[in-house]
Order: sequence, then structure tokens, then C-alpha cells
Amino acid sequence: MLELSVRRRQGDFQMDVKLAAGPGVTALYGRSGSGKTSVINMVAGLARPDSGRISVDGRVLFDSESGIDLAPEQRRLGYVFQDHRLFPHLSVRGNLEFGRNRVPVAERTVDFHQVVEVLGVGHLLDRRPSLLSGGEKQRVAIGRALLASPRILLMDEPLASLDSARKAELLPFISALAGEFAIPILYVSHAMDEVLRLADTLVLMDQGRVAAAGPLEQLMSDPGLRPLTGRYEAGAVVSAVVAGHDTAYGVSRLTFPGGTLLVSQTDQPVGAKVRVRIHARDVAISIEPPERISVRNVLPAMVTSVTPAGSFLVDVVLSVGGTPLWVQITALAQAQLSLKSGMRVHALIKALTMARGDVAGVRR
Ligand SMILES: Nc1ncnc2c1ncn2[C@@H]1O[C@H](COP(=O)(O)OP(=O)(O)OP(=O)(O)O)[C@@H](O)[C@H]1O
Repeated sequence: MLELSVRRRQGDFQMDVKLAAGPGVTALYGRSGSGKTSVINMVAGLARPDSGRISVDGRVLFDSESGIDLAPEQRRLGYVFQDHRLFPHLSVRGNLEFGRNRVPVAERTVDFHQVVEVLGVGHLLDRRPSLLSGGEKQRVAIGRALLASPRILLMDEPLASLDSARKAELLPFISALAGEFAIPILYVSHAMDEVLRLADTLVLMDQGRVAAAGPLEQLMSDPGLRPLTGRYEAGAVVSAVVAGHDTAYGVSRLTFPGGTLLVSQTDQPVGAKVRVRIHARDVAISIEPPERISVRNVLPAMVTSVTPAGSFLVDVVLSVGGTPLWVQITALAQAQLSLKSGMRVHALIKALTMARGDVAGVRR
């Protein structure tokens, strides 16, 4: 468990951060300049807090009161950067062994063969980094960090330099790490698709502070946090289970407490637990049950709140069997529908708008 309570001034920017990161993946999410990398750097020992304390599993890495400030190499942390920073003159095996050899034999907790297997780099061991793809390089960089048997793995936008195909390829490997190695991961990202796929706990950063922290589903469905989760990203995250696939029509059926959702066919198997991102702009509301329409998801719902969002938009939160669902409608539509809290309506969601990126497999 990482525990951190620090203050640091850098230029005009004041950081005052308190957070804890336990098992699984803790995602630091926030706008550019909100202080995510600075947090990672303070944990890693690359930036010094003005005051405060940082500990991992009770071992103090930094404490301004008692004057403790361990050097980065004494902290036993793994650090994966945006760029891979592999040694070009060493093979993949050499790079991986470099990580392992930094740790005395008695303190090694991570098995070389397991890392090679989980990251799928067995066939690359004799290659030099220059002959690897971007995604492969990043897998080796993750392996090198893991083999140093870190007490926590820090990942700062590890996918940011990859194209979307490489990114999609690497995500399952990162997702597997927390389960396979029982090493907490602190993961910096400003990409919601990554966060949705990976995070157990979400830490929302805003202007050098933690604005909110907690389970991802809970924070993403909190209308009060919408300015931080992003206007474009406005929407709910619904936990569901894959109930079946209809390959002839290219759709999958998901069940959740509010009913059944049809989505574009997902590659997750039947029975898999998934998270579905339902964007507020992709949901429509009908007061009467609509008949003979192309929209496949028509879910009975109740209005729980109606809030103006700027001059021409209105945010409506619905409860669909207890699951919150956000809808963004125009002020003109609201003028005609007069939606009010407590009204019974129907939520209309096109199956097509929930494509692969919105349906993410989760480990639990
Ligand atoms: N060494 C420094 N000296 C002065 N100001 C700094 C320094 N490092 C970062 N800052 C400022 O601190 C703030 C937080 O920066 P940080 O890199 O932690 O943000 P971030 O959330 O990781 O952003 P991004 O998503 O763009 O990487 C920014 O305003 C940045 O300009």
C-alpha cells in the first residue's frame, strides 16, 4: 500500500496531494497540467516534496520531519515511462536481466519465466530493441521494471506514444499484470478508454490536488464530478455481464440490473464481466414507449435530476433499475418535454454507439 501526503511548490503551481494506492490498478486521471506526473515523480524520488511523507507498505521513502529522503534506486519501485528507455546495446534478455540483477537474489519476488510468459516476449529474447515494434519495446520495458521486484509499479502514460492498434495490443498485457504479480500499480493517464479498461480505483486530479478518489464506477456516475471526468466523456459506466452473442447480426447481449443491453459484438466471452461506457450524448429519451424504431435498447427509466449544462444543453440523470444513466438533451427538447425528477420515461440507446472501445473486460 502506497500512502502519500505531500506539498510541493513548482513555479506558480502548488501541489497538495493526499492519496493511498492499494492492490490493483490506481489510475491518476486529470487534465494536462493537473499534477499527475509530479505525483509519480515524487513517489519515484525524482522530485522532492517541500514537506510531507511517502511510504510503501509502511517503509518510509520520504519524511520531511525526520529528514528521510531515499534515493530513487533505494526505493524499490518500478517505473515505466512513455518512451521505453531500453538499452540499445543489450538484447531483450539483457534488458530484462538488468532489471533482475539490480536486486539481491534473496529479495527477488518476481519470476523471470513468468514475466516472459505474461508479457509474451519469449520469442524476442535474442533481439535488440531496434528490431522491436513500439508495443513490443514497451512490453520489454514493463518486464524490466517488474523484474526489479518492485513494491509498486509506477506507469506514466505508458501507451501515449503508441498508435491505437499497438495500444489495443498492449492493454490486455497491462491488465494482466495486477492479477498475476500482486504488485500495486499507480497508472497515469488522460485517456478514458485506458482508465476504463484498467482502473480499480480512480483518483481524479485537479490543480495539484486530489478532487475525488474511489471505485471507478462510483466516481464516473457522480454528476458532481462531471467537470473533472470531462464534458466529452460525460456518461455513465455500467457494470454488466456478457449473456450471449448473435454473430449473424454482429451484436452481443449484456445483462445489468436495469435490463439487457445490445451492443456491437464484443470479443469478450459469454459470462465475462465487462464495463460499458454509455456516453450521455448517445442516449435519447422518449416519454411514450416508442414503437417500430431502429433503436434496439429501450429501457424503462425514471428521471432523477434535470440540470442546465450551458446555454443550449440540459443534463438529465435517469435511474435504470437503480443504475444511473446520463443523458444530454438540447434545451429545446427540454422546453417541449418538460422533464422533471420522478417522471417515468424510456431511455433509448443505439446498439451501434456502444462499440468495442466502450465495452471493456474487467478482471473481477
Ligand atoms: N520543474 C517544474 N518547475 C516548475 N513548474 C513545473 C515543473 N514541473 C511541472 N511544473 C508545472 O506543474 C504543473 C503540473 O505538471 P505535471 O506534469 O505534473 O502535470 P500532468 O497532470 O502530469 O500533465 P500532463 O498530462 O500534461 O503530463 C504544470 O502546471 C507544470 O507546468
